[in-house]
Amino acid sequence: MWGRSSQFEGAEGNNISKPRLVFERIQANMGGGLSVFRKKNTAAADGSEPASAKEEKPTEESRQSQPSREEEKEEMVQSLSNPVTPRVTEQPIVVFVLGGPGAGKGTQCAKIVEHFGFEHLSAGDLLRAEIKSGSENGEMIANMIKEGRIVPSEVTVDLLDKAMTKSGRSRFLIDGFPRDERNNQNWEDATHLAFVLFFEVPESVLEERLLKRGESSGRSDDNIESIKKRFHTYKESSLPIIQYYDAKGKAVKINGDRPVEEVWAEVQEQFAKSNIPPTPRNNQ
Ligand SMILES: Nc1ncnc2c1ncn2[C@@H]1O[C@H](COP(=O)(O)OP(=O)(O)OP(=O)(O)O)[C@@H](O)[C@H]1O
Ligand SMILES: Nc1ccn([C@@H]2O[C@H](COP(=O)(O)O)[C@@H](O)[C@H]2O)c(=O)n1
Repeated sequence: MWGRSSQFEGAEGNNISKPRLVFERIQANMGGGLSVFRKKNTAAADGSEPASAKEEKPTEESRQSQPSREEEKEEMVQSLSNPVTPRVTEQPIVVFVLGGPGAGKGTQCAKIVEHFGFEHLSAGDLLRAEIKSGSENGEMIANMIKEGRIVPSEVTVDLLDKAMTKSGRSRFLIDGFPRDERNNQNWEDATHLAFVLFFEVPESVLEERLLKRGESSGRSDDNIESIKKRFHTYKESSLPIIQYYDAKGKAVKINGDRPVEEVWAEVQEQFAKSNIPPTPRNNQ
């Protein structure tokens, strides 16, 4: 599907099902948070299977406690006229940033933040911060990262969700997510996905970059054993997601095997084409 021959060919015939786009809460001011992720039917933190459909069936009691349409409208009007609650009248804009480990996602995101006023949220950084925070999931996350495996989606989406809410911003660069089908299924249609930036870099170049970075990064996964495992996970689980967005016409493929400034020039072109107005960070 991708024109340029790469060592990262997706698994043959890998059929990514369309994520179910459930619209639970769109507006931050309607439910106390910018909850853009679908939290139902996600794996438990121990990686076990999703809760059964039974849990989602409405009971008579739950039906009665649901607000009526009129009540919902009233709540909406109230929340929009409340000057204390931040007004969110449009869907947040999201750009996913994907590519193999070491493809330059973080490097380019830093530049995009400066020029286009996006909030950069790296799923990997959030997970590493969670380990440092001493969270009960810390040990499990640390093991998954070292093994190059994908952390249960529920954990990652919760961290992203909280970070988006906390930022109070309306345009997000989401780096390293969605990384597999489960991540993708958790994505709700409460944001406007502008496009998916995909940095394509041959595996040999990635390996060299990561080993070099490993000399100073202190990352538990910047060593040859973990790198090989990360490449495997990328090919098995992440590439099919990129192919899914490509089929939807949302993926923008960028040759990341060039000097940083050359890659950046093409990234800028893409943002210019996308009609997202360039807003400096402090004007958001
Ligand atoms: N275009 C480039 N040419 C050469 N080196 C680069 C380029 N872009 C980034 N690098 C270097 O490669 C390494 C990986 O870059 P970066 O951290 O941005 O990648 P990443 O995709 O965010 O990685 P990861 O997925 O592992 O978090 C860094 O040491 C960075 O300085
Ligand atoms: N959606 C994600 C993103 C990352 N991980 C785990 O973190 C590791 C490091 O990610 P980087 O993007 O910083 O390279 C990655 O190898 C995964 O173990 C994840 O589980 N889910």
